[in-house]
Amino acid sequence: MASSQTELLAENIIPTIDFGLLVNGTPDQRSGMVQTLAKACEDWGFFMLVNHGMPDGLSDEMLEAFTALFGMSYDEKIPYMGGHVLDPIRIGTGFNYKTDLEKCWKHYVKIFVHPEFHSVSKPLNFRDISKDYSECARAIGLQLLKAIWEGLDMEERHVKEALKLSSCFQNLTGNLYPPYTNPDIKFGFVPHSDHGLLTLIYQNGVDGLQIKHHDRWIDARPTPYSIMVNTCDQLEIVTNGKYKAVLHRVLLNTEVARMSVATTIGPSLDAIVGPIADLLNTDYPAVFRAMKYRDYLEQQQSNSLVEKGALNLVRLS
Ligand SMILES: O=C(O)CCC(=O)C(=O)O
Ligand SMILES: [Fe+2]
Repeated sequence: MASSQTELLAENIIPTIDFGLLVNGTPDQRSGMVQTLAKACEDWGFFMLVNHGMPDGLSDEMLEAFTALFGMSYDEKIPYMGGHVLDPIRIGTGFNYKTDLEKCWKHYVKIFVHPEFHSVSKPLNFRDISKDYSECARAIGLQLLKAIWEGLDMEERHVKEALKLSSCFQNLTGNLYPPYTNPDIKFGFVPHSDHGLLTLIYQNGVDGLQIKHHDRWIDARPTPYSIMVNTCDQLEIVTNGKYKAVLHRVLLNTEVARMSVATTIGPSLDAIVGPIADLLNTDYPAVFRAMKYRDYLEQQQSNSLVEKGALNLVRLS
């Protein structure tokens, strides 16, 4: 193969992060993985996480519990439909039914699971499974963030205090993309970035997720039981743009339904988030203003989803 072709292929391989080496490796293995993670965040904003410790059985149970929830009758779901974007449990279609019903061909269930844990009461096993799944995913997400601060030479204490991470926000979303063949509907999820710090995605083995890398859309095809992780808007703000929130989208499948479980970890809803002072100096001034995360989340969820448009709320130039 010509070397330029080999380089092109290598350039398109999504980085893999071995979580086991980050948390249980020797000091050398950990610092090597911290550097790999830093590069993955800077070059890609996206990586595949392996050896993460989330039990395979729990991931499957979570997908099954969401399948059962989506399958419930309209009457059972209606109490959770059509409310305010900051309601702790929301069931709906599209991204926001007021703005984006026709743009995103999907059903969703969005539940706030931290700092207060919420759950639907049916299916009966949903509460226990979603509690275990959310706790495990949050522990993984917080360990990744700790390694991210380390890779940026940021004082962990400063970031944890600024973002009030002990009461970090976390939501748990189930996405169901039914098969669809109407040529007018292009996307299950239009190109967008997520509002939080990091999102962890587990899927049912049906492809469709793509990420934008160097102006090209790349298929994200996880190996079984790995977790895909993407950087989000609050991480771009905190790092003053050093790490960019990655644009991603979901294409529809004409034969089978895709399902994903996405959990986003963010600062505390009460944290006023701006670029962290450790990273700023006269050569590198703030490019974002500070904004309360609750207000950012409300705006991002209320408006039409247009790529990384929500970041314009806080962009200074
Ligand atoms: O279904 C997927 O893989 C992506 C889900 C997603 O982007 C989201 O929930 O924000
Ligand atoms: Fe997303």
